[in-house]
Amino acid sequence: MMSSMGETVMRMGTLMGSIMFIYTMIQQFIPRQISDYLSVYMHRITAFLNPYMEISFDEFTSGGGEWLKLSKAYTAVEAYLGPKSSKFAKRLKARIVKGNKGLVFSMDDYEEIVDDFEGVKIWWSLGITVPETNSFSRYPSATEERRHLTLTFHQKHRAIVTKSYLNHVIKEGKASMIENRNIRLYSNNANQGYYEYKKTLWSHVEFEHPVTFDHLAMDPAKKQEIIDDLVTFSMGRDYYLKIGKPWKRGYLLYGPPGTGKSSMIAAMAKLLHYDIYDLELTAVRDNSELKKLLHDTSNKSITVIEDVDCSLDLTSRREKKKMEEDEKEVEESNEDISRVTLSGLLNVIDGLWSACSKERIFVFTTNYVEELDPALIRRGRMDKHIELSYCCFEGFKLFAKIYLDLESHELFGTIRQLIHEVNVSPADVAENLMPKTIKRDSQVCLQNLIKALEKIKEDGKLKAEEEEE
Ligand SMILES: Nc1ncnc2c1ncn2[C@@H]1O[C@H](COP(=O)(O)OP(=O)(O)OP(=O)(O)O)[C@@H](O)[C@H]1O
Ligand SMILES: [Mg+2]
Repeated sequence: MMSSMGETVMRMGTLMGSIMFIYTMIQQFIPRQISDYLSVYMHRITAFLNPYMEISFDEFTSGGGEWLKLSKAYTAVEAYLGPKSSKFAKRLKARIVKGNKGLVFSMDDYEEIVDDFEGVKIWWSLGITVPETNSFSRYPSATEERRHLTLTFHQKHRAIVTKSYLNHVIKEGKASMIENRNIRLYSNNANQGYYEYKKTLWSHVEFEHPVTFDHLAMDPAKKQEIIDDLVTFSMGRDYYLKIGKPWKRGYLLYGPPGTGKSSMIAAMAKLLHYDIYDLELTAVRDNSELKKLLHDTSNKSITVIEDVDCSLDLTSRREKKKMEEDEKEVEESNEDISRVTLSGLLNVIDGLWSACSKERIFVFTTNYVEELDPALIRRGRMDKHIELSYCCFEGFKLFAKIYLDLESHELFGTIRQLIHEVNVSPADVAENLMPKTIKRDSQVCLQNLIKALEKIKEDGKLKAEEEEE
């Protein structure tokens, strides 16, 4: 308490400082009832003479009845002060918080740090209130000690602190909380069977996929274009507001199996630090459940529908009449089958869900782009269409560098020639280049790839001959 009081004394000038100092000294020697009584008058005097104001954030707010819940504002302020505390505070607390990447630092009890905002000096201190009753409780309740963060500033800065500074603190704090916690992967089909009774719309796990854009083998210019597109989107809040469009963007990733569609989604999430919602449409009962699921996703997230052509009957292959017949049949024969319709999906993507959510990315993947209904993939819904294709020589060079630490080799020429002649997926190239022994012999790995490429070439020839016959 003394250190915080000492700082206050310094700020308040000599007269007030002396009064406070004397009061603090004598407070220790007088009975509690008298001290409490005097405190009331001391507060009145200091309020009159003190040009400084205080705003405090309590760690817990009322959660109904005796129970308390952690205050969101306090948590955001704590996150904002974290980096400043680790830089300037002399006494720090370090702890591991579930879902966070590393240790989380905060200032220790009764510690104080100074912040600067547009030339205005602001003091933050961490205090504790200890209620007098001592009844036993397992959870944070009204009877346990509670922390509060207090900011002190000169009253002439009242407007700037209450209007701009605090907004800045909360915004930065929330952003730092998101940045520091691990990305989550949500799924909607993990709550079936035994756990039915516990049903929640989404269940999540920590997302720990190691892939980034640096690992993706594709045309470098195309890769950069996608990265720029994503970053521009994530920084486009004001722009979307200006043009009057919901802040969302749809990406359609299409191409043969093993060309990196799922890997790219992981790389996107890591680049932007967004959570992923892996929406399994076949596990969604009907349009209204779909609506609930999408309403339950958070901002700054990527909602993914993989293999959208297989998920549902969303293709254009079928004529309208046949579709109607089939729907009727489905209704009659099987009540359990998913009855999400194309229009149901489009309605949620375009409708209210878009209007009340921010910074959302939608990704559809497919192996058969030509079979999708044009309504589903038109611009405005799927704004950017990205084709992921067979491995090119540039892609192979990236794999050789990552997997074998090779920038060049005498066998590269042969591989360049073969890779131009055959259609081989990056997944196949990667698998063939992976060392199969602990010794990691690069020569053997390259030869394995050459053998595999020659086999694909040979098989292609045979198939062509058979077709001719
Ligand atoms: N372009 C790529 N760059 C780097 N690695 C790739 C690429 N494409 C595929 N891979 C490798 O192949 C594996 C499978 O790739 P991925 O699951 O991303 O393919 P996909 O296009 O989603 O396939 P599918 O259409 O079958 O779902 C990945 O684990 C990755 O190691
Ligand atoms: Mg995939």
